[in-house]
Formats: sequence, structure tokens, C-alpha cells
Amino acid sequence: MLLDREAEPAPVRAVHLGLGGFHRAHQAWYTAADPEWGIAAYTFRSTELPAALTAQGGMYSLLVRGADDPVRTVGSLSRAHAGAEADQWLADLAAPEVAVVTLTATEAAYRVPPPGRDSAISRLVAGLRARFRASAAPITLVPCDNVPDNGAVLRSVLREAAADGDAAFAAWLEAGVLVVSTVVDRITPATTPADVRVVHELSGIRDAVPVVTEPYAEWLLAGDFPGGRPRWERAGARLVDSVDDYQRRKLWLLNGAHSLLAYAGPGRGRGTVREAMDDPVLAGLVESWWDTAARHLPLPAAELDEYRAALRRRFAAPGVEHRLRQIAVDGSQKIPARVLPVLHRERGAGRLPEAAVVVLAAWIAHFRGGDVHDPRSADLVPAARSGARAVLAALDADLASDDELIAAIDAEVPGTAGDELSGVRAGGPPPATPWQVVATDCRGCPASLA
Ligand SMILES: NC(=O)c1ccc[n+]([C@@H]2O[C@H](COP(=O)([O-])OP(=O)(O)OC[C@H]3O[C@@H](n4cnc5c(N)ncnc54)[C@H](O)[C@@H]3O)[C@@H](O)[C@H]2O)c1
Ligand SMILES: O=P(O)(O)OC[C@@H](O)[C@@H](O)[C@H](O)[C@H](O)CO
Repeated sequence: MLLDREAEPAPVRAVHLGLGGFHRAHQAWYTAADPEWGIAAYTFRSTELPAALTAQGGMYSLLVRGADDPVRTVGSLSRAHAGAEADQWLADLAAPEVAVVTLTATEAAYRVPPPGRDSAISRLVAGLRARFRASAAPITLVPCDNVPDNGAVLRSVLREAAADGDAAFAAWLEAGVLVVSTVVDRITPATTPADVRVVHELSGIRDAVPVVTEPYAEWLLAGDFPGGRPRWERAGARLVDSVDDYQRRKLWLLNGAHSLLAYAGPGRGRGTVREAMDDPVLAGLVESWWDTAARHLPLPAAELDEYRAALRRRFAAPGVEHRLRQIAVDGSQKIPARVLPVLHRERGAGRLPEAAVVVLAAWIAHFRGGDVHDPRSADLVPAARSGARAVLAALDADLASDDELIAAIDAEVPGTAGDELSGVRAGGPPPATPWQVVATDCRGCPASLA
């Protein structure tokens, strides 16, 4: 059976930039709960995905691993476009009936582009300028990337990117463009050919571009929607006064653990989050990281325990094969949000947290090992050859001047500390099982994981 629409798609009242797996597992799935809202979704570059979706009438299958009825069909994408369709993009952003723009553009996109450079931000500015000229109806932007204070960051980047002396546009940008802050959560790995086959086996549907995700989904939003919005709360989204504590909880506990596993896991022969959590040493490090980060989260202990228990289940869930290589991409954009804020607080309290030391050592080993995908690889790969101080100097001057921390990280990087457990590891809680139990080839591991 091929996917196609039986009825007309909903009118386009929302636009998305960064059409990929996560948008379809999350925002488009939430929007499907309100049939009065349709989305026009744009990739950044890909032409294949919008072509495949258009051939299916914008419909796609969501394979929710672990759910009773695992294959759902989602129809909220009224149109799918390639990023190169600039005229359509400008027309959609200018349309007065469009009231919401969601964005998933990766962490790296949240910066002011050099003049003339095509980027998510330059496209947003061009679209908003078109709206200012055409209708100037207010519009709300909804950043959905794992960026701390994503609303405030997007607002400030847009303000700077749009500063070209047009005072009327600048004034409208302040008054007519609202930017909400969000916490977004639903583990959504890249789709594989095996997923395409599974969707067909389970449902009989031949979908060229399904999405695989987990049953869990969270969306917290803080901000205003003067032009209206889909009734996302029908699918469980929550409008809150502030997302700050929840943003930190998610970035530190979930994403911080992901980054730890992404860099420490491959050296222990683990390729996915589930495989890594099956390794008692890595699972013990994750617990140690959670103990450390939880100290700095002003949320009730019972709530944090429940969150951790859910993360253990989610990370170990069969079928959601989240590849560590995918998570390891762009570490320079992620480590400062996921690990360094906790490390700062710990050092302020005079502690040297072992899991933070290990993740930084493993990240340095990752830079030394090749296969690096990072917008800052030109400076960080050579820095990693020099050691922890040079890497941290590129990210955080305070931490780079912390001699005790630098020595601990350098001692963990392979080739500098031999196979013995480092002082950091020896001083921490005992691992869940003896180190020697896991007989993997640990070339490239931090010393305490070897
Ligand atoms: N996958 C998840 O589990 C998950 C969960 C929470 C948040 N997110 C956020 O969503 C983002 C996208 O994840 P995904 O799984 O959909 O990835 P994906 O690779 O499936 O899609 C990424 C989309 O972003 C676009 N993009 C990539 N680089 C860009 C750039 N520099 N500027 C503008 N657009 C760009 C791509 O063209 C593509 O349309 C992540 O970077 C993350 O911030 C993902
Ligand atoms: O999507 P990224 O690249 O920001 O980070 C990789 C994962 O940590 C991330 O996708 C999580 O799975 C997600 O944030 C869960 O909601």
C-alpha cells in the first residue's frame, strides 16, 4: 500500500525550517492533533526528502517503537519544500494567515552569519522582511533545537543579523515578532533502510521516508502567540511561564549523558546508546554524571529520580537504535551547553567530577582519532593534539586556567596515563563491575575506561 491523502490537507498556517526526522516525530506530530493547522515545511538543502514526501501527499509513517500500535500515519505536513524554493518561502512567511514558524536547524545554526552567507538565520531574516513589507501581521517563532535559552538566543541573533539601518523593520521585529523558548524532547534517530522495511512489515505501507521514534514526547513552551497556534496541548504540550529549570534538566541529564556515551562509547566497542548503556562501566559513568548534574538542578529530588528512571528505560529501549556517531557530531556546539555549566558549578564548589573529566578526555580522544564532524574542527583538532588546556581555551577561558582540572583531563586521555585507573577514577565511587570484566579493545578510550 502506498501512502496518499484521502482529503484536502489543512490550510497552511505554520511554517517549519529544518525538515528532518525530529520535526516529523515532534512538532508535526503535535500539530496533527489540531486538524485546522497545516504546515509548510522546508529543508535546508535536501531535495530528496521533500520530493518523496510530496509524492506521498505530505503523509508519512511514524514508527513509535514500544507502542502498542506502533505505526501511525501523520498528515499535518500540507506541503514539503526544498530549501532552495526561496520564492515560496518568502510568500509563506509573508502570508498573514501564517502565525507560527518552528525551527530545527541544529545548534550550529544559532549564530549571526557573515554578510551574504546563506544560513537558517539569513533565511529567517529575509522571510521576516518579506512579511514586514507585505502584511506585518504578528508572528511567533518557535526554536526547537537543543540550545539553552533558545528563545533569547534566537531573538538576539535575529536582532543582530537584521541590523542594517532600516529602523522601521527593526522596530517591527521587536514588536511584531515574538520568540518563545522551548524544551523539546523525543529521541529520534536517523532513519535506516531497515526501518523502512519494518514499517512495511508491520503496516503494509510502502513509505520511502518514515521516521522512527519513542513513545515518550515532551514539549514545553514559554511565550505568546498573538496570531494563534495549533492546540498542541491536545497531544500533551505544556505552556509554562519559564522553561529554564526544565531546559537545564533535559540538556544536562539527557543530552549530557548522550554526549558522554557518544565519546566514551566507541572506544569500548559500543555503537549505539542502547549498547553503551548495556556496558556496566559506561552505565556507571552515566549514573555518576547524573549524581553530579542533579546537585545543581533546583527541582524536587523525587522528580529528578523519576526523570532518571525514565531516562534509563528510554536509553535501553529496543528498536530505537540511536547511533553514537550521530550524537558525536558538532561537539563544540553541544559540550558547552551540556557539560561545562555543571563543571563550572562543581569547580566552584571545589569538586572535580569524574564523569565530566571523562567526557572531556574522551572528546579530546575523539578529535585525535579522526572522523570528526564539527564546525570548529579547524582549530579544535590541532588543539586536541596539544591537550586539554588548548581545547578548553577555545571554549572557556576560566576552565582553561584551572590547572587541577587540566591535569585530570590530560591524565585520562589515552596515551598519557597508561592503563592504570587515574586518580580521578580511583577517587570516585567504585564502578558497577570491575573494569576488567569488559574485554573490549579499548584503543581510544580515556585511561580510566581502558
Ligand atoms: N533527533 C532528535 O532526537 C532531536 C531531539 C531534540 C531536538 N533535536 C533538534 O533537532 C535538530 C535536527 O535533528 P534531526 O534529527 O531532525 O536531524 P535531521 O538530520 O533529520 O534534520 C536536520 C534538518 O536540519 C537542517 N539543517 C542542518 N544543518 C542546518 C543548518 N546549519 N541550518 C539550517 N538547517 C540545517 C537539515 O537540512 C535538515 O532539514 C537537532 O540538531 C536538535 O537540535 C533533535
Ligand atoms: O540532536 P542533537 O544533535 O542536538 O543531539 C543528539 C541527541 O542528544 C539528541 O537528539 C537527543 O536524542 C534529543 O535531544 C532527545 O530529545
